[in-house]
Amino acid sequence: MKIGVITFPGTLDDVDAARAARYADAEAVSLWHADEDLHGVDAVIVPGGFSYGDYLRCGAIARFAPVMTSVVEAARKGMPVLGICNGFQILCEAGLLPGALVRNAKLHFVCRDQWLRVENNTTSWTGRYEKGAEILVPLKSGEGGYVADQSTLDELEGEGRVVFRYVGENPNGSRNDIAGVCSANGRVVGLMPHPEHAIDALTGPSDDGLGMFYSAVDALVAATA
Ligand SMILES: NC(=O)CC[C@H](N)C(=O)O
Repeated sequence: MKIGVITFPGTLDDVDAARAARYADAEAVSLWHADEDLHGVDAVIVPGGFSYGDYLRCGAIARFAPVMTSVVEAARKGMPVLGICNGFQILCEAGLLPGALVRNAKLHFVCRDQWLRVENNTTSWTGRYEKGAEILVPLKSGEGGYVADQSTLDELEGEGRVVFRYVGENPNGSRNDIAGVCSANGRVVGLMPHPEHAIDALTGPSDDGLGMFYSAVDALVAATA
């Protein structure tokens, strides 16, 4: 299976996201912000970092990159897409996920290992997890506060589209302790924490994040069966 990993000017975690895809036995395909197509990949990861220097708002410029036209089109046709941190911000700016990410409540950049609860294990990126499982992955962001209007929050909760929830102290003021959400079809997932930095205990706090990448490969294999 081919998983594309996009690099924008300012992206930081593309190499780690590609490594995580390879750990899950996928072929990682580098995509560039200026690409006009997705080079035949089966899924896409929009990784973390500081695309375009976070100018205007995190993700506000990257969402206009040429590659994002293809990502939006592919996502609307059912391609699995994962947005990690800045990638989550970009997917919200591009309209593929509801809500927005705002400055952390205490206006400090938060960088710590963070416990999460898996609330939805039916998405393209969470099938390997038990519902209710708690995983430990790094959180490192300045605009990690998930916000949405009450009707959107009610819709997300009612439809089970909150995929990850912070456990313990809320690190950034996110409404309903939301750490990640998904599209209505469960194919597009965005989260602020970094599963690509938790794929082996040697280089991260755990290997709890690896399941997301295996889940995508499982979903892609199942879709072609
Ligand atoms: N690690 C990241 O991707 C950071 C995302 C964004 N630059 C923020 O600080 O919120």
